[in-house]
Amino acid sequence: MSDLQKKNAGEAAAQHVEPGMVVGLGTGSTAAWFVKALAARNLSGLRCVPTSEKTADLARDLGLTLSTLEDTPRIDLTVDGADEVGPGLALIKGGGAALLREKLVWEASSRCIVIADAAKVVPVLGAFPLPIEVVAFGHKTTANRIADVLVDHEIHAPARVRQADRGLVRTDGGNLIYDAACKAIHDPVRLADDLKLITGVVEHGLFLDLADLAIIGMDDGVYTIQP
Ligand SMILES: O=C(CO)[C@H](O)[C@H](O)COP(=O)(O)O
Repeated sequence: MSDLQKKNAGEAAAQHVEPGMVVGLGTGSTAAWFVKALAARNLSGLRCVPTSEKTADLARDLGLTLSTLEDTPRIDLTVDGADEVGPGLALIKGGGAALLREKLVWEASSRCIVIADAAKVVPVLGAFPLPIEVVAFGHKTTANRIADVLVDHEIHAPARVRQADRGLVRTDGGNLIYDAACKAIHDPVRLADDLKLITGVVEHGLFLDLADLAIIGMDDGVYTIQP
């Protein structure tokens, strides 16, 4: 993990924003570099839709004009980080527990740019545990059903509920996160479909066919990947 690489990616992505755009702001340390670089450009007429309360606080502090998905349902460009960037720009996201709002904002966007440090680029998704957002009510039952789906995908480690110092992690929407140590996800499309069918699963961190461009930070610049 390199902060310089994240900074380089965030700053390069900020160059893709034009005055007057509605911009989706991702969540996480790489997205924070983008938010800072965007604020520094001081472009006129921007409206920014944050994907978490944390990003909203940062953007507000930096003087960016905030909007919501309700007020601006069409977003021109979203820039966000990822936990893994796989072949075809298939992604794992949700390490920061913001996957539901992130996916809502990504899907409302005409264009999405994923930004990451070079270590995030992988040949096969799954070394990073896949985050799955689950409704708190009956979550242990839901976890059993997730385990059944994982076994069907030859993933034999059950997903574990994410803990913080003071108890279970809650998302901005009040849900829980289960992390599935998949190791290797050989059929992300089928796994995404199967997880979505479980009652109690709100969303999962597989972002497939959503990214239009990846900007990967290096120590001395960036390189890009097209899907
Ligand atoms: O998906 C995310 C938050 O839900 C983040 O984009 C992802 O976890 C990457 O974070 P970072 O840039 O701090 O490595």
